[in-house]
Amino acid sequence: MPETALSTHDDPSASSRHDASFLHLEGISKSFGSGADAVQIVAPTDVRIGRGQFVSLLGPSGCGKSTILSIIAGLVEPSDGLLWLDRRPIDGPGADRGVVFQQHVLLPWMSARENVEFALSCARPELGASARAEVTDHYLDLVHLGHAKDRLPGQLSGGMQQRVGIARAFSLEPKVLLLDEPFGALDALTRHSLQRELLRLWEADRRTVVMVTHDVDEAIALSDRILVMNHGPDATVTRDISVPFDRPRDPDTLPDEAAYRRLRTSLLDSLTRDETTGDAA
Ligand SMILES: Nc1ncnc2c1ncn2[C@@H]1O[C@H](COP(=O)(O)OP(=O)(O)OP(=O)(O)O)[C@@H](O)[C@H]1O
Repeated sequence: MPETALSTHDDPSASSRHDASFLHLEGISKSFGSGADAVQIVAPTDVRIGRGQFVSLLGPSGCGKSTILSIIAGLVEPSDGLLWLDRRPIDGPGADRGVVFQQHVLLPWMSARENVEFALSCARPELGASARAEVTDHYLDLVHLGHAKDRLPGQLSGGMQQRVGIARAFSLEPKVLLLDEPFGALDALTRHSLQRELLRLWEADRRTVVMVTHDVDEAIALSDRILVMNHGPDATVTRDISVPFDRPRDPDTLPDEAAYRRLRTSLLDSLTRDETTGDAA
């Protein structure tokens, strides 16, 4: 029964139960195409994500990770199932969900500062001009772009543009941050440093995050939980793994731990086993 039917007044444990189902995908599935050509990409999937959890969605290419993220973002309509956020049904995009895509999506005619301020004026219209400027400065400083606030996107490197995208998403203070391979288009060094920045930002405010990634090390370093999907079509979440490392975490020393190596091997095994036994997508 969805949490909307629970009354906190009647049941003192309802609020903690609700927190464990802050984001609830209830039997979500997605098919593309119609009639005889319809293909069920995502089979009915039930996932509950707790408030403040950092959850990664890991799986083989084409299994439907981005489709699930887009459904949560409200950009793609599920074929079946219900989606709940903070006890309310979701059926379209909203300011309560912030998305960071692999390709930085900045307005090219606006500076870094203006990009963040513009998004703030749309998503948090209650902020006045000076509060908006303050929030913008705060988040651009946090991602080490204090010196580049007035540059246009074309004057920023790919990593800097992605930093603006991350600052913009955090500044909107959404209930859930949705990250679709946010570092996928970056070189290894930039990716490494941005993962650490994201971890630092997240540890400061513990926002609920769902991140799609192909990268097992990235998933372990950042997440509380890793949801592993199998090969599509008809893919779903086949493993739900708690990452056993305390917070705050130092991703640079984690690989020294035996538990890290065991988890890494187990995840890679799942992904490769599925690759050899699954249907081609
Ligand atoms: N609008 C669409 N119309 C038809 N098929 C689609 C559409 N969007 C996605 N698909 C198909 O759904 C499947 C899953 O795509 P999706 O992008 O969700 O996978 P993914 O796991 O995120 O892949 P990758 O890891 O390669 O980014 C793919 O076979 C894709 O071609």
